[in-house]
Amino acid sequence: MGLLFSRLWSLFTNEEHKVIIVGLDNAGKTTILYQFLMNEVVHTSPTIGSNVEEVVWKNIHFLMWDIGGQENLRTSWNSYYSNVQYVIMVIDSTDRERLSITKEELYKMLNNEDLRKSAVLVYANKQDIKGSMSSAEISQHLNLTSIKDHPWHIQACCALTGEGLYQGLEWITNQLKRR
Ligand SMILES: Nc1nc2c(ncn2[C@@H]2O[C@H](COP(=O)(O)OP(=O)(O)OP(=O)(O)O)[C@@H](O)[C@H]2O)c(=O)[nH]1
Ligand SMILES: [Mg+2]
Repeated sequence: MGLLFSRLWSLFTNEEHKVIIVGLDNAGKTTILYQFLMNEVVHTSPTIGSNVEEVVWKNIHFLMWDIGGQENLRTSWNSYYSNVQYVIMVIDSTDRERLSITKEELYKMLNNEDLRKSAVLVYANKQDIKGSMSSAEISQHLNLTSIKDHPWHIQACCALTGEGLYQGLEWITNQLKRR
């Protein structure tokens, strides 16, 4: 199949793109997943294990895995890595104290061979809370510009209103067109 044709094929067929949503506990991952699925804020409790849902947006099918972020669950994130096209890393932008832990987790993931072909979208979530860090501040702390071997993007958002969430998906969609 020619390259152009195969790209069009994957865009216009129901091929599913695997996405994992990771980040520390309380970042807003589950809230984001269900915003995508239902355009609603659902009541959440800490995720033990994972939730998986098929999200269709602009006729593109995503299989989104929302993985629990509590400390004892982070070691099993890697069991979800096979065939992942997109990693969505969600950050609670008010959680200054734990940004260095997020950074450690991020670089650990990026070094994992199973994710070598994945692109990374970082959501700087909870922008509605006064005093939250901006996406530029988070980007600097995480040293995102040093990432050369994965396409990456950071998007400010608020999972409660949905603001910014679809701009992030738009970036993912544009990445798909480039593949
Ligand atoms: N103010 C505010 N609260 C948010 C936002 N997004 C999520 N929350 C709240 O943050 C809390 C945690 O959200 P969850 O979606 O359960 O967090 P999680 O990342 O799935 O957490 P784990 O499952 O433990 O890993 C909930 O009370 C949400 O309502 C946001 O953008 N703004
Ligand atoms: Mg959760």
